[in-house]
Amino acid sequence: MSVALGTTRPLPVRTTPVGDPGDLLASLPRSSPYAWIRNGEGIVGWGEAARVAVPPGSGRFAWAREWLAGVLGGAGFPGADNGGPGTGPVAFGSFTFDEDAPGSVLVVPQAVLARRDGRAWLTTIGDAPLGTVTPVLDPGRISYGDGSLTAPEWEHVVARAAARIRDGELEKVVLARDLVATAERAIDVRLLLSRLARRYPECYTFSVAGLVGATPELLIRRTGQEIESLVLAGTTARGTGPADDLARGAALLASAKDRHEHECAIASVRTALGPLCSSLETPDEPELLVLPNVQHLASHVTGRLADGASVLDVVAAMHPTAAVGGTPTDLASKLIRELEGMDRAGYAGPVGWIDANGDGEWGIALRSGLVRGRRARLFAGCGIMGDSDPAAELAEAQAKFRVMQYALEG
Ligand SMILES: C=C(O[C@H]1C=CC=C(C(=O)O)[C@@H]1O)C(=O)O
Repeated sequence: MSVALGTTRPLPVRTTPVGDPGDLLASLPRSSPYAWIRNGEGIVGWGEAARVAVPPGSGRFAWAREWLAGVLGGAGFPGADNGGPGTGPVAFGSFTFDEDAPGSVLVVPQAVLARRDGRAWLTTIGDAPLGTVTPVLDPGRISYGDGSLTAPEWEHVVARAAARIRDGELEKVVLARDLVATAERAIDVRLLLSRLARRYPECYTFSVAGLVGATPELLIRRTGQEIESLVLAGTTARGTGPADDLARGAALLASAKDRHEHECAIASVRTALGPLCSSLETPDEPELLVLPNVQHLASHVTGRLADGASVLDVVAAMHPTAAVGGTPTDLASKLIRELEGMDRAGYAGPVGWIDANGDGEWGIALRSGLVRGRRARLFAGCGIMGDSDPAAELAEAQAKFRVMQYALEG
């Protein structure tokens, strides 16, 4: 197999089975590490055989599809036989939350190391030597400053949004804020990845072009015709001990506000996936997902695609779900632009990977930060309903920030 990569001569692609590579993250060189890891399995990549900035606009996913079809073999996605999801050439991607914002990117790494179900493989593109792995560096002391809004300003914005919802303008909106972390020395993304993967094994630890995080929310996994999604919305804190934990979990399951917030998210996923699927299963009741920092209402959605839509086509149909946008989508997006006062960049956008067969896994980039040198912009948001309490939403956002603060500080 070969990839076009815009060169006159296609580059050879080789996928070879390898023995157990151990910790996948330990193979990453310092510069441009790509990762998508959960419970020790997944794929990591390094080097850049091809990279493209996806132009902003409503056609960005279609544009990305065309680019990928040209680069990953040109035959289009359906039917390309490459030995299972994630074998052959793979592209990692991150799309901005706002379709009109610049910053969406697709990268085909020069090398990809992967493990699934106890099977491991290495894919290389071209004949350039693989990078050497240098020791992981500590960034030193971390200090934090407000991003676009201070905490009281953000609480005020939450109160205004809740009032607009009570006035009947919309049903739900997700509002986020940012914090700016500054380290003494340049931040080594690999250190963040290894801390995140260790502490949040159930989440998807990811790294794409400086966007790093551990998201619990699987937007979509496509394996042939089969798709699955983990929809999250509705949050409570962890308890002070097992009994308090159980009580808080039970209260979350019984909370009308959180159930409504969750139902909005499920409804948006059903609306997006329905037309693409020959069958679609959504549970009647959410369950609890208990993470080290928070507990969520969670619904595992499964389905079967009716035709040959690639995972990116499905992403295009789903983004933004009401777990990160709101209901109705267009009014919520407008209110986010009006009230948040910041560019979300890749936060709450789709992040993940796709192979030449159109299979892949994409998450919603939550519990994440954008790392540039010594600085990282951290993001956290909350679903706002008419009866939201600003102080409680601020506390929830702070609990969500803890994921990346832990990654930075250990
Ligand atoms: C928007 C975020 O979380 C979403 C996902 C799970 C629970 C959420 C909530 O309860 O508000 C949010 O919808 C975030 O982590 O920044």
